[in-house]
Amino acid sequence: MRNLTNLLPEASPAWSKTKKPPTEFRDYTKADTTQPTISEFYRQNHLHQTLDHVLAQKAKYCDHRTTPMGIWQVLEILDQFVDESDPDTEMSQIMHSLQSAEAARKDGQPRWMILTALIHDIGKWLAVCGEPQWTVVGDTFPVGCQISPKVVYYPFFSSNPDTAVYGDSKYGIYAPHCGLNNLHMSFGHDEYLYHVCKDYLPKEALYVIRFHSFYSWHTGGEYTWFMDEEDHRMMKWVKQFNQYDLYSKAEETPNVEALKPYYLELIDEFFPKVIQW
Ligand SMILES: O[C@H]1[C@H](O)[C@@H](O)[C@H](O)[C@@H](O)[C@H]1O
Ligand SMILES: [Fe+2]
Ligand SMILES: [Fe+2]
Repeated sequence: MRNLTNLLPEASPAWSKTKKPPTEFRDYTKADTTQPTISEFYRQNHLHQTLDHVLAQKAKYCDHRTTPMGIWQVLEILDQFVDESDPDTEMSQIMHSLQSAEAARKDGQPRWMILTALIHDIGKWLAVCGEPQWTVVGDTFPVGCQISPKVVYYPFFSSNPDTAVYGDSKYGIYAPHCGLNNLHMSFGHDEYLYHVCKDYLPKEALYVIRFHSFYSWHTGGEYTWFMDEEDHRMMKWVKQFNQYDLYSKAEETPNVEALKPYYLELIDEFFPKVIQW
């Protein structure tokens, strides 16, 4: 007889005492009636994220970074920031960071994964630099090729100028199985933070950071035609991480001062005191 426990949704990790059932997360249909700012966010995101925009943002923020700051310092700045694309949390980003990290820690994950959970969203510092939220947060997708209908708010892409250029081309400017690291993803906190952390973290951590918002791929099962062997090996880490990122949003509010000493030590294990942003 088949072992039924294997069929339980991955979405109920052992650590979660969450009051909210997994099916109630990422409910954009409900958000349309209760949080109309979310569809407005994606209208702008899908309108403006073109290949040209992505290349310009990468040149501006990824190649030359000249603001020295420590990791904890950025977390504290993000105490002021609330992500307007997210239907599941209205907490500030330092709370979301600590909730994700604590979930990974309670699950006995390796230290690199706990650290990744702590920092994965701190590229949202770009919004504090004055960037509009549509190029900082939200789900990501590759530009320069056809968009999968499984990307959230897909109909809004009809207004994107790239749809006329790449809308009929499954591969667009890419070769089949070129590897996700060779795609230009819509620009936001994932791509930016990947560049900030490139020299300090193991490749699994960097991969999680770079693709954690690519839901149509890691959860929707799309864009497999761009995956190479390395992507197949790495995908399991993104899926594990996603449980901590998403479902911890219903957990208790963390006590920042009580948790700070543990996390300062963890940050010191991987990062110098100050890095370039
Ligand atoms: O609204 C959220 C939020 O912006 C997250 O940081 C991002 O990783 C998710 O993909 C997105 O759905
Ligand atoms: Fe994120
Ligand atoms: Fe997150």
